Amino acid sequence: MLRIAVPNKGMLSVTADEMLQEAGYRGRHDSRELVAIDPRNNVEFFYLRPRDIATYVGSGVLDIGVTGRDLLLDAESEATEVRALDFGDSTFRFAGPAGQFTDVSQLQGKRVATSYEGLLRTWFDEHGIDATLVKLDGAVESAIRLGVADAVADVVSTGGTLRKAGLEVFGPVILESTAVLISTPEKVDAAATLIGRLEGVLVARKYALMDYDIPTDRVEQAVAVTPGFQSPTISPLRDTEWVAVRSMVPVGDVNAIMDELHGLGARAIIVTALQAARM
Ligand SMILES: Nc1ncnc2c1ncn2[C@@H]1O[C@H](COP(=O)(O)OP(=O)(O)OP(=O)(O)O)[C@@H](O)[C@H]1O
Ligand SMILES: O=P(O)(O)OC[C@H]1O[C@H](OP(=O)(O)OP(=O)(O)O)[C@H](O)[C@@H]1O
Ligand SMILES: [Mg+2]
Repeated sequence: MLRIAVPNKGMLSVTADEMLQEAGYRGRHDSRELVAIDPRNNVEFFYLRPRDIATYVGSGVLDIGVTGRDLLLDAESEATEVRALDFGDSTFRFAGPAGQFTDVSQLQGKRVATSYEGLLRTWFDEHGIDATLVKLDGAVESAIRLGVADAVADVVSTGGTLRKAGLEVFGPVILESTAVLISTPEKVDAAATLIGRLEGVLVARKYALMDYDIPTDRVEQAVAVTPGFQSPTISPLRDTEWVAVRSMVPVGDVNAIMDELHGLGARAIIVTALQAARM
């Protein structure tokens, strides 16, 4: 039975569970459920703190899991990234009181608060900066006001939390993070079905199916706009001066593509959402 680690709470938990359900797995019915068996798919789900998932997967007791790239690197585990999952995007940044720091070299000898001690220690070592790390569990933005640190290194998404705390980012982006599927080389092959299904979910979330009719003499121009994955389907119509085209298009570009196709003479353009996909 495949053993899968899923975040039990936090920013990644809802979307991770939704994606697994879209991939045909049972998911959990109650947020207090910590273990769930899905006998139909022969898998067992363990709902764990996102921060602990790399430890479990890296040790080999669980086969595959969903966590954040930042948490994976912070854990310094044997697990590695299988693929990004297109949600839970954030950056990991330095921040300090507005106007105080302009460059990371100014952190030499200073106290920097973070919940990502492993990740930050490695970064400081690689960049030759000797700073004191102050390890906190969360709400790191308050550490400066409360006097336990001079600067912070934390997850930034909209920047709203930093702004409200009177802080601003400085220095380079330490890490671009996103939700990732992680495993170990020994376990990844056993998870091939799960990985393939989740890849299908990503495609179904990102693409839509577009159908349209186009005059035969303009079909080449039209398929250049909708090249699809492999190659668009072109079907004959009863009126031989027209053909029907079917192709996958990125969801975010649907309206711009319809404008362009209409300009080329396409008609009866329709877009259908994908329920599921397997590439
Ligand atoms: N505001 C955010 N926007 C996007 N991703 C975020 C945000 N906050 C955290 N994350 C990402 O979500 C993952 C888990 O963080 P999360 O905040 O859920 O865990 P935590 O800080 O350990 O727990 P909690 O905040 O519930 O105490 C990390 O990979 C992190 O980068
Ligand atoms: O840039 P923003 O959109 O404001 O998001 C960033 C904030 O979100 C996370 O906080 P979370 O709610 O997870 O609390 P925590 O700090 O206690 O982990 C993160 O630690 C930042 O504080
Ligand atoms: Mg958090």
